Amino acid sequence: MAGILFVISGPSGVGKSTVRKEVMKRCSGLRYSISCTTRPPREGEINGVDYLFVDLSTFEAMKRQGEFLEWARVHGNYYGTPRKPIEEWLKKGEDVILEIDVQGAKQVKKNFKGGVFIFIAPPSLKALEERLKKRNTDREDEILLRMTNARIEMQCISDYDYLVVNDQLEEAVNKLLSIIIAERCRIRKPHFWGGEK
Ligand SMILES: Nc1ncnc2c1ncn2[C@@H]1O[C@H](COP(=O)(O)OP(=O)(O)OP(=O)(O)O)[C@@H](O)[C@H]1O
Ligand SMILES: Nc1nc2c(ncn2[C@@H]2O[C@H](COP(=O)(O)O)[C@@H](O)[C@H]2O)c(=O)[nH]1
Repeated sequence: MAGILFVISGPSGVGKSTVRKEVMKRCSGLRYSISCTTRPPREGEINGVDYLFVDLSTFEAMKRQGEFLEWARVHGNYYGTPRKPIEEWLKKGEDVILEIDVQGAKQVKKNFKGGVFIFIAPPSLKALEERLKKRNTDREDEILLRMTNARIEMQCISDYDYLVVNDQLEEAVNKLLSIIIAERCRIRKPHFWGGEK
């Protein structure tokens, strides 16, 4: 049976990576899709672990060659999901997690049947801003832009299958784990009885 594609979105700084990393420690059979980005690496970020850091011309070439499952301009930089590893993992029956913005999630929803869409929201915009400031990775003007975009992204919640509010981290981790477990138990009709693939 093919793997399940889990798509996680939510405003910058809400804790998507923090929650996802904790879930991956507690749950086997999950692959994380490493995105390509034109954003310069932050201190401590490792190429091939956090992102595949590429320049704009490489990103454009990958786009032209159809190497992305989806891509978008987010907070002034380009981000894209490499298609090939995802197709291979899903074919082998491994589940995959994407952490992408709302524009990318829309593209995946349109072009890929059967994804599970999860929105992670902050308890409040004030808490979100505090997290971005405390993370200390973005300049003040970048935080302002990310907060402006957060308000727009929050309007897309109804496009998603699940909403997880990341207030207490442990609770959010348990909720995401529960969603993954529930989706793994779901009877996925065409494949379940060994019928049509
Ligand atoms: N429940 C929580 N309570 C308080 N702080 C949190 C919580 N979850 C995550 N954080 C903190 O918030 C900051 C942002 O988290 P993280 O980098 O995981 O967000 P993100 O959504 O992946 O951001 P981006 O979209 O920009 O990559 C981090 O400093 C993290 O430690
Ligand atoms: N459409 C896509 N969006 C992506 C992808 N990878 C990350 N993202 C989004 O970018 C923001 C900002 O990330 P940061 O690392 O610069 O803080 C993040 O919130 C994601 O929503 C992707 O492959 N496609």
